Amino acid sequence: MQQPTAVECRHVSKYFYVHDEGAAGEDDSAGSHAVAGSNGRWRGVAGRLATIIGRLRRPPRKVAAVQDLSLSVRRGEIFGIIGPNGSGKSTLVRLLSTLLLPDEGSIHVFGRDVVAEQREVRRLINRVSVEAAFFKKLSALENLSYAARLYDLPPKEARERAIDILRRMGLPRAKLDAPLEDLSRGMQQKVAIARALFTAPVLLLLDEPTTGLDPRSKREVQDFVQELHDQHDATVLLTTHDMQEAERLCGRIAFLKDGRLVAMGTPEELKRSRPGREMSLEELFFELTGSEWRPHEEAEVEES
Ligand SMILES: Nc1ncnc2c1ncn2[C@@H]1O[C@H](COP(=O)(O)OP(=O)(O)OP(=O)(O)O)[C@@H](O)[C@H]1O
Repeated sequence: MQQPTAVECRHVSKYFYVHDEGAAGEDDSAGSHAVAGSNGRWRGVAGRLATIIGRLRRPPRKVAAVQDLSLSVRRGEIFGIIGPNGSGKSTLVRLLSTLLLPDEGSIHVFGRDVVAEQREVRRLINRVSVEAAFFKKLSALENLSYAARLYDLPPKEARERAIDILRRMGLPRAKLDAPLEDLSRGMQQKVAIARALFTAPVLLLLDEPTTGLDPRSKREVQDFVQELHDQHDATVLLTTHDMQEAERLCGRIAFLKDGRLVAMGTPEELKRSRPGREMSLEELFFELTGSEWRPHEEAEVEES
């Protein structure tokens, strides 16, 4: 029987409804500059009230975070998602991890539907987010042991496996019991990713795993992801702003812009995707997403 693909997205769209803050015609200044005395204060309150009522009256804008996106990730791939700020990368990761539900289209993770089979999907994935993942006052060992027990490992075995994993990651013995907040960000990120080892995760979702790390920590985390992938038969989907990282780690890369897929292929295919010339991934990025970095424009949807 044919193995299901790791991730299968078909015509997926996700919309958000946003109320604009302080749009033209509204003036909050009455509140912030209330002159002393009760008259001024009342004018301030009335001004703020008018602003709130104005906001509620205006219909929210519909923003497409992900639009008609179709892609599949094969089992055992390291698959990269690249795109400017606001292009929909995190939304896609949250859709895959069932934190958000698609408004249109379908998503399957190893053949399981993210809407109808959320529990099963959650067992198959591990989303790593260093900020949210930890109790920073507890040590790395305590954090990992705790995580292991969530997966029903007996306490003794949980501790032994946690020590084993942390030592393999190169964490010195003396640091095992140090509060996590005393470790470098790179080390914290590695601990976050290492946590995934307890579940033999079939799909690892890494949202910008190396953002904010110094070059050495970045390289260590990248090596660790590679090792995890090589030794644990994990499929990895990662988002990144770093073209070198994508080229180094990823078998295939998808470029997103305004929630849409604008290019996909191996790094080599992408670099040769323009007839007659070879370009770097960075050059291709600029070509696909506009020649300059700019504050992101939301992909607004016309209501029919
Ligand atoms: N909870 C939300 N409510 C309203 N709009 C949202 C929400 N989450 C995301 N968006 C909007 O959806 C679009 C895609 O956002 P998303 O965070 O997925 O982009 P991203 O590519 O991950 O950006 P970054 O690189 O900055 O992390 C943006 O226009 C964003 O403002």
